[in-house]
Amino acid sequence: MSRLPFTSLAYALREAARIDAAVFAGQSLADNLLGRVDVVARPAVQDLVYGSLRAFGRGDFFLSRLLEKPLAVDEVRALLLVALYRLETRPDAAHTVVDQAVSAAGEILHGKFRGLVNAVLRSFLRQQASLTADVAADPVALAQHPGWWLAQLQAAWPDDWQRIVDAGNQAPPMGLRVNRRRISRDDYLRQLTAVDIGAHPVGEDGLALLKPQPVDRLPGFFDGLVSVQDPGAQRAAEILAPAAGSRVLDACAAPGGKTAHLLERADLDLLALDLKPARCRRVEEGLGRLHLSARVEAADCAKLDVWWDGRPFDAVLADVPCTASGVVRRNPDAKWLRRPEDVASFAGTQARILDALWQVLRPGGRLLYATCSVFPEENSVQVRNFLGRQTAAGIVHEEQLLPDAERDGFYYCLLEKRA
Ligand SMILES: C[S@@+](CC[C@H](N)C(=O)[O-])C[C@H]1O[C@@H](n2cnc3c(N)ncnc32)[C@H](O)[C@@H]1O
Repeated sequence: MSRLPFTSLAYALREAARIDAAVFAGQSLADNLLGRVDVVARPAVQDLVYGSLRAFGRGDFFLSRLLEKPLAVDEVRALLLVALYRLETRPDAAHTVVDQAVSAAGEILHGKFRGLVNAVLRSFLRQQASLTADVAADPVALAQHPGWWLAQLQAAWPDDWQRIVDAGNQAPPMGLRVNRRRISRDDYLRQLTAVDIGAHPVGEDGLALLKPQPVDRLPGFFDGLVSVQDPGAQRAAEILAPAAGSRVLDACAAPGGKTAHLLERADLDLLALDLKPARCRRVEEGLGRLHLSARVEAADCAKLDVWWDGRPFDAVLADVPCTASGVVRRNPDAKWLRRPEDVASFAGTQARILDALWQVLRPGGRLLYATCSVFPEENSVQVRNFLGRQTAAGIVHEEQLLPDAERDGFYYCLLEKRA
């Protein structure tokens, strides 16, 4: 239990270091690592964690220059990374940051590393100008992405990779999806304007907020007028667009953003599957808030003998698990946790899912294959390989969104099964 006041920067630095260290040990931010942090400090800790992980390539470079030998204690190393991030983003408060980081170090291993934390951070401040200049010569520090990841981006997107990297290093924008069953987008925009929240329309149901907001500031959020969803993710329902009355499978549904969007746009007989029961509950909660209904089941969608009753579907959404290389700004831990061999491993899983789901689609039906990746092996290459295996499949529509100021990176391919 921390003895630091919850409102202090020292507490925030200490907690952020604990979370970063858990990430370096292999845990994902998606495992609710922020949940243990006192609610008062959560926004500050979140900023430190996400910011320091986005900038990890840079912080790691600084530490390699500032430490005489590698630091064996992960939490102290994480504390230094978090403090370096804060020093770079709040140069006006440098001395406070150092003092508070030393206090935070007092909570780790009986304060054994207080002196080291103090010395390293002060040394950084003395050498900041030259160290910062040296970043230009180190590709990983400069791009803040692992070397193998950069190489994949450069090979796939020779003209756009820098733009993708830059987008990945920004804090993400916040997008909304207006529940068209409850209110028109224009009317909702007026409600936002009335509470001084700036936004503009994107896509068919989306709004891009000028500044991220806590959901309790969004008019009617808890009554289901609106949901938080990136406009890039909203393309799924726009592209698949099943007709009212269709029998639809959302095969990898949790947390349920695309399920809900499909149901807001048409009355459907929809089955939502997800591998993980806990994640299925999130789908149900989301549908409950929006007053929508679907059958939700926990199952491996590729194991047809477990969940399929043999009745074919008119439309299938296969929003498959992927590297999430199109959304690194939202999951900055992922780029450091992934290994190069993960791309082929995801591609293998995706192919298995795609082959299985193709069997549940009726002749003439449409399947939308989707990822939030920008790696071709998971996207265009995956689909070309699939077309080689399934001669009755044809592409109706294909698009690759690269992450930009308004939308995350997504890949969509709408496939039709020839009758
Ligand atoms: C990209 S996310 C889906 C996001 C979701 N469609 C949305 O818009 O909110 C992928 C999901 O697939 C699930 N998943 C992974 N493998 C699966 C499988 N074999 N069968 C069903 N779900 C699976 C994961 O648990 C995860 O929730």
